[in-house]
Amino acid sequence: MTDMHKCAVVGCGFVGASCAFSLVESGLFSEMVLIDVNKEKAEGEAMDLSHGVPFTRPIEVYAGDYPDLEGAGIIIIAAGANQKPGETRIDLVHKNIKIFQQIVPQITKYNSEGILLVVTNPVDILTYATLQISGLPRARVIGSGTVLDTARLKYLLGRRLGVDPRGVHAFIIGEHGDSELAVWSSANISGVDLSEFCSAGGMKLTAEELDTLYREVRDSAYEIIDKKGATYYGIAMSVRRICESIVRDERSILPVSSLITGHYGLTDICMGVPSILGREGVERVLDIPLNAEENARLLKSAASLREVLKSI
Ligand SMILES: NC(=O)C1=CN([C@@H]2O[C@H](COP(=O)(O)OP(=O)(O)OC[C@H]3O[C@@H](n4cnc5c(N)ncnc54)[C@H](O)[C@@H]3O)[C@@H](O)[C@H]2O)C=CC1
Ligand SMILES: CC(=O)C(=O)O
Repeated sequence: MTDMHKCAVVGCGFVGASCAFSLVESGLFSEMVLIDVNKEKAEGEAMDLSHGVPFTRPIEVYAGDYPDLEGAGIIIIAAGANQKPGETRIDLVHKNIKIFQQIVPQITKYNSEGILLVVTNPVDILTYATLQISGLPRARVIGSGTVLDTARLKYLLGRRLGVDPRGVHAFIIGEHGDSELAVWSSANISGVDLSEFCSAGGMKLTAEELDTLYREVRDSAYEIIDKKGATYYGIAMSVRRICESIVRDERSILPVSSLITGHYGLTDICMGVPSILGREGVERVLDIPLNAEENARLLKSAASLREVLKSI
């Protein structure tokens, strides 16, 4: 039996610790286990986070080991190497797959009922690997996918159009990485088609401008890593949003990564596409309308991931 009020974070570096912080702040959980190969790091993070508990809701945060995963409803995996300036996410694959080969069996030894939320990069490849290594049902092996990239798009588009990004409905789909794409064909502002919204407001967004926005989203991580060494707040808030939809059974539609078979002409690949996310994990992968160019780019993104999978 798992308890949706208990979560765990495996890997407490910049990303894991920031996720833990945003989850403590969320009030979604009453128990949180932190695990890291560097036990002292996990202990330090647990102490630091615990000191903020009087300002949020009661939660027991502690550093633990794999047996402590028993009963956790969600286990977030953020262990492994991050990109150094100039590195792609795919460049991390060999280092991080080795780490996953060690940690995933340890996780499932003590917890085979919970939902695994993979954050480590390359996230789509590692979600697929986690599914294979764990043998868990596909609904319960989820990657953060393009949730962060979609948030970046909503933020930039909202700022450009002068509207609250929550009213911007547009997705980045595919690989969380260099081959991702923006689905402009169905982009809308609270139901108003993007181009109609612009012309009604006397604005013009040219194809070149849309492409610049897309590139800004796609290359955000590189820019942040060049400037401050790592990205962590945006993903931490994305993880909080994903957990919220699961724990509260909100059935929100988020572009998480999970096994896709029989959608968009794809088979047996994990990548980010809009999916209904609830208490059981990924409850349904949605087929959003794509134009021919978008569909071709999605297939190309899948093909590039498949090449990486072949190499491991
Ligand atoms: N999916 C997404 O949108 C995002 C993913 N990331 C990815 O998250 C991952 C973590 O990044 P950072 O936290 O910045 O790296 P980091 O180097 O700060 O932290 C990694 C942590 O993993 C731990 N670790 C390493 N091997 C381990 C093992 N076998 N068992 C348990 N813990 C282990 C390390 O001790 C360290 O504390 C990277 O792969 C990064 O690319 C980062 C941002 C966004
Ligand atoms: C590092 C990374 O994957 C991101 O910030 O998108």
